[in-house]
Amino acid sequence: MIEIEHLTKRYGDTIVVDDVSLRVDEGTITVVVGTSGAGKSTLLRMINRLVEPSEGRVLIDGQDTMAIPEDQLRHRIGYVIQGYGLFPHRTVAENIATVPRLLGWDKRKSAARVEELLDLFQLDPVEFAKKFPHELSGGQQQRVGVARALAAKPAVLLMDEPFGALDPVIRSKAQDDLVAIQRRLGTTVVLVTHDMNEAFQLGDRIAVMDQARLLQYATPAELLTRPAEAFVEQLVGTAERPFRLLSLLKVREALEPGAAEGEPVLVTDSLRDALSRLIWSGRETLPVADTSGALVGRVSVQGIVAHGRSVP
Ligand SMILES: Nc1ncnc2c1ncn2[C@@H]1O[C@H](COP(=O)(O)OP(=O)(O)OP(=O)(O)O)[C@@H](O)[C@H]1O
Repeated sequence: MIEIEHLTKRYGDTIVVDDVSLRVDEGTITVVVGTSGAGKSTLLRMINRLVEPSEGRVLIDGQDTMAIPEDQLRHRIGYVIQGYGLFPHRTVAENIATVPRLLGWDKRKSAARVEELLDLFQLDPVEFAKKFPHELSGGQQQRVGVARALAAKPAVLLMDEPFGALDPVIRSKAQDDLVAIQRRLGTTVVLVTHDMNEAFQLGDRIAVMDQARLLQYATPAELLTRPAEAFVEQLVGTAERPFRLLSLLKVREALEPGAAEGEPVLVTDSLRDALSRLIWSGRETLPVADTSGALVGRVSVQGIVAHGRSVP
């Protein structure tokens, strides 16, 4: 768990982070969004003390980060930046083993960890371990960057625009992979982005910043239905609201009894995907199957549309 308490950063007379407090629960993803210059990266860097706070403190699992030596702190907290910061003259395996080497892990343990991570990120160790960063695609470099940050099994992973350089298709896959890996490892993630779609796709909670202040810290659904200020409402995108809401809800939440014709949707699909399928197939209803393939009911256009309305 990360507890941020009254964090403030000043450069001269300019306040770039103004009295921000928030708590990130263990094993969750918090996304920090906001306009350019809002103070997002500065807030993130105060967590691992790449930037020293002017006021306030950060506790990680109850321990004040000021009480942890800086090098130890950085080894305990993974950090991924846009462009991934891979060492160009080191191989993929050497890049991933950076922190284990600094921590003095023996060669065999390091090599086993590198192989485990390459497998986890679907990069065949035989093919990729000895490659250099310039021999990889952008998506592969991104995965190596995250693998490197996770090498010493940090409980906390900080990510600053980690998908910014990827094209939309690879970006979406990389986001899905991150969530899958994060759920599996139970890592606590704080991720900075200016992309609202990314925030809604990844965030268990979203922190909205503007001009150094934290305007709202809430679940994606709360941000949509109860924006704290006009700025939050605007940032969330008024035209997008119903669709964002539907993408957060699952078919199981709009399940109706009865049968229907057509190719079934899954209980675990989002209502947005189900509506898309309904519109495209020209049907008013579609059957719903559970994950074992058994039919459990149906969904209707009318039922889904009702879920996209903000009125409870
Ligand atoms: N070392 C520094 N000295 C002076 N001002 C700084 C320093 N670092 C950041 N700033 C200023 O602090 C403000 C917040 O910067 P920060 O990088 O945290 O914003 P951000 O929300 O991450 O922006 P972006 O999305 O554009 O990266 C900016 O106005 C920036 O110019």
